[in-house]
Amino acid sequence: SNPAPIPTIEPDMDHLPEHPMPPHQKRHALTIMKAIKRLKDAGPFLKPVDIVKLNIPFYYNYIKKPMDLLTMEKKIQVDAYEAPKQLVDDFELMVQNCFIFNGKNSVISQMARNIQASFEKHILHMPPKDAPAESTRR
Ligand SMILES: CN1C(=O)c2ccccc2Sc2cc(NC(=O)[C@@H]3CCCO3)ccc21
Repeated sequence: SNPAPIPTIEPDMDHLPEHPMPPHQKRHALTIMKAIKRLKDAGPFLKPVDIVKLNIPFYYNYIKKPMDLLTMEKKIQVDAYEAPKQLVDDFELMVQNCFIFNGKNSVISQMARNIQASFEKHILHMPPKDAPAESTRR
């Protein structure tokens, strides 16, 4: 009966991690997001779900932690992630939100699965945290 208010917007600039992802991982993470945003199925995920445009005032009654590709990119840029795992978890959150609200067999959920498959291929090439610097490698 009452539409839930929009959840707190991320990234939370007042609670950034003390030890964020190192620069070589941050750079790769940004490269991945740029590649995902170019995919044909990425369109609906490029920005936060717009409950006014989509006329879904009760969206936040079902989806307590909204997530999208722009929010993920902003979180990378402001060093809100401590490790690539947290980026993977946010991508999964975005996909699960879609499954919950639209149903796993919906067209939009197939699109979410498609871009997640591409994301998982890219994340395989993420360098390890303590990648040896060029100069010290044997
Ligand atoms: C992920 N997702 C949804 O999960 C969603 C939620 C409710 C109803 C439909 C959908 S499919 C969808 C469509 C858009 N489309 C748009 O934002 C634009 C603007 C309004 C119509 O197209 C954005 C997000 C989205």
